[in-house]
Amino acid sequence: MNIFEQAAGRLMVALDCPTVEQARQLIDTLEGIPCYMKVGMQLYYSEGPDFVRELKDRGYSVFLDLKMHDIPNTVKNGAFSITSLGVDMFNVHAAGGLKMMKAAKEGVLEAMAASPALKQPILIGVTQLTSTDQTMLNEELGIPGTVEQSVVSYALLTKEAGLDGVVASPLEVQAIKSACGKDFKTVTPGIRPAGSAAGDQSRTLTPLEAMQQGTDYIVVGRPIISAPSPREAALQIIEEMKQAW
Ligand SMILES: O=C(O)c1cc(=O)[nH]c(=O)n1[C@@H]1O[C@H](COP(=O)(O)O)[C@@H](O)[C@H]1O
Repeated sequence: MNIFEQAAGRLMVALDCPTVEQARQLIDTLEGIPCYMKVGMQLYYSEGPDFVRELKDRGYSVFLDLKMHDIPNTVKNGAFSITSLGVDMFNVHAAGGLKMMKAAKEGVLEAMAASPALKQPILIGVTQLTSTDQTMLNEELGIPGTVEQSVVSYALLTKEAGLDGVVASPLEVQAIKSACGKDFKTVTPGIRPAGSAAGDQSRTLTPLEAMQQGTDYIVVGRPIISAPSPREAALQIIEEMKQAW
């Protein structure tokens, strides 16, 4: 695998589109770029599992970002269904607690036992959303301490539950890796190439900075999908990522 392919494989494009037609158009413009595709609530709630199957048929690695957060039994059954779909990665909220995250893992393992041909998906816990800042954490959510402390404590809980890694901002990658080990995966949204609008993201770094922090995957939505040329924007981000090699 050359460096372009290695970098592209660590770029997750958030297909945050209202319709399957728009998502297909976006994917067509990215043809030949071997990136991960992230399907989130907007597309999944309107198009359902068929669109995920379509992406798998087209050969993409798929991150299904539905951020489950419910009672353990419900999350276990949800994880069974998601795993049976054949996705490569999915997530649950670490705030659901240890029992809930362990239940998610059980759902994965039961789905694997029922369909041994499946590849086991990477299971990730969401720590503090990248839109959350220090004031919001302390004053709205009532969680004391720094954002980094809260993220690391959720990361340790996620590891204890047997999950594979966490979603966090790239600013916390080093602290997560030193607490949980370098093989514990970090998936980092909150990526903003220089000069692009932060929008609702609070904890951001550029693609190069995020890679230099040692993150495993970067998640990018609007800086690609709202660009005049999404293909050019994605290629530019991959070029930037390559500088970290
Ligand atoms: O789980 C996620 O993917 C996620 C977690 C998080 O803390 N922050 C976050 O932005 N995301 C997702 O990452 C994507 C970021 O999109 P942009 O802000 O447009 O680049 C969106 O699809 C979010 O739903």
